[in-house]
Amino acid sequence: MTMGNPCAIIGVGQTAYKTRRLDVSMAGLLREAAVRALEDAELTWNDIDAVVIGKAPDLFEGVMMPEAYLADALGATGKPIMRVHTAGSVGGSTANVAASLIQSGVHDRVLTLAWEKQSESNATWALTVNSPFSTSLVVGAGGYFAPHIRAYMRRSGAPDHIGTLVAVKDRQNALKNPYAHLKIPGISREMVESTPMLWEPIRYLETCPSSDGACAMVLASEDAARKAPGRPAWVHGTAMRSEPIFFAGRDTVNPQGGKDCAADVYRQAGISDPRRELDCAEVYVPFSWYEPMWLENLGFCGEGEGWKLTEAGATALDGDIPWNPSGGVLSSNPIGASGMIRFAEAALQVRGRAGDHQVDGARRALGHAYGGGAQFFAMWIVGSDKP
Ligand SMILES: CC(=O)SCCNC(=O)CCNC(=O)[C@H](O)C(C)(C)COP(=O)(O)OP(=O)(O)OC[C@H]1O[C@@H](n2cnc3c(N)ncnc32)[C@H](O)[C@@H]1OP(=O)(O)O
Repeated sequence: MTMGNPCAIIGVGQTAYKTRRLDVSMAGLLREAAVRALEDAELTWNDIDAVVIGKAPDLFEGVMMPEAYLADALGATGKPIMRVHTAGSVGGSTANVAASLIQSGVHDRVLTLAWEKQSESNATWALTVNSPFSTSLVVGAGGYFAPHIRAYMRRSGAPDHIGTLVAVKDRQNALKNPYAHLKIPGISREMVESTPMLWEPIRYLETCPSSDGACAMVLASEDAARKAPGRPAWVHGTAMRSEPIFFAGRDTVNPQGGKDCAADVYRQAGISDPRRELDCAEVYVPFSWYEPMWLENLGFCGEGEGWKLTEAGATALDGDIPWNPSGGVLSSNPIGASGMIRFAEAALQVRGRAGDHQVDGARRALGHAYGGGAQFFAMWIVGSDKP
């Protein structure tokens, strides 16, 4: 894939992430994020050429095809609106599709938005029952991913406490993020280790919560970015890959789709050593053990070495390659929005707008999302300089 015209992120809007946003309807939740993104860009609905939205499967909320009635709430009446769908990675894929509308020269300003209002229903239940003609995921996403984590531990020889370290680090970061769902003062290894085992080896405090929330961005052409009030983030590369959930020889611990996606986005951004050349990363880690697993899949280290980076503190806010300074998916997981939050947080970092969880001097950052049975991948690299 080639990059096309330059694309900038000129506005970011997030809602607070919470267990239940009973104060707003689904439309109200979306509008909150969209209006904040427009305010950040000092624009109104009239300035937007098209809207690209995404959310995870409708069964997660029990609301079918919500896009059919949301055009009004999103200021999209009379404008093109499209929905993207790639399971949990959808927030990332949605941003990439929106970026492609700028890069191709079709539009100048695109509003992109992703959300989940899990309190409308119960996504863990939705991922537990057998749909007709499909294999059961056992008990929620945790039930599906736990055996892959066990396989990783066996293959890499990682000691048991690595997952605990990630859980503590990400929740400590979340204390610095005003939007984060889980705020656990005094979070410690002892606290994590004392919580019940949900899906062995995943403990209660090693899993993400179920959140309501939405995230929006305004993407702009070079011309439109020049007129924007603040410092933009520039897209240096976008990539997506998919693979079937089952095939002979599939490596569920270190999926080929993720490796290929990373290689593609690094090539576009001219990156050969991500640990050295990136300043921080927002990576989709819903269960703590996915940090060392994705460190390897994304080429930040060799196979079997990811847990050593985590253990050495390399991914901490003051480490050499901070991962999830915002607190990540472990601290807030409105599933459909979570990929876009990663992408938006990467953009905030290189705009110098990440507040208390800002990584000093961040100039290049990775946003990452995965979904389905670790079979859909979406990534972007953003930077403070125009590529
Ligand atoms: C690609 C992907 O995204 S894969 C991941 C998909 N998502 C998941 O698998 C979700 C996993 N999490 C869950 O299923 C649930 O949150 C569980 C099982 C951990 C907890 O279930 P419940 O106790 O029913 O949680 P419920 O949502 O009702 O929240 C109850 C309280 O516990 C808190 N809570 C929920 N999960 C967690 C957690 N993992 N750690 C700490 N606190 C939590 C909530 O914030 C809430 O507190 P509040 O009332 O002060 O807001």
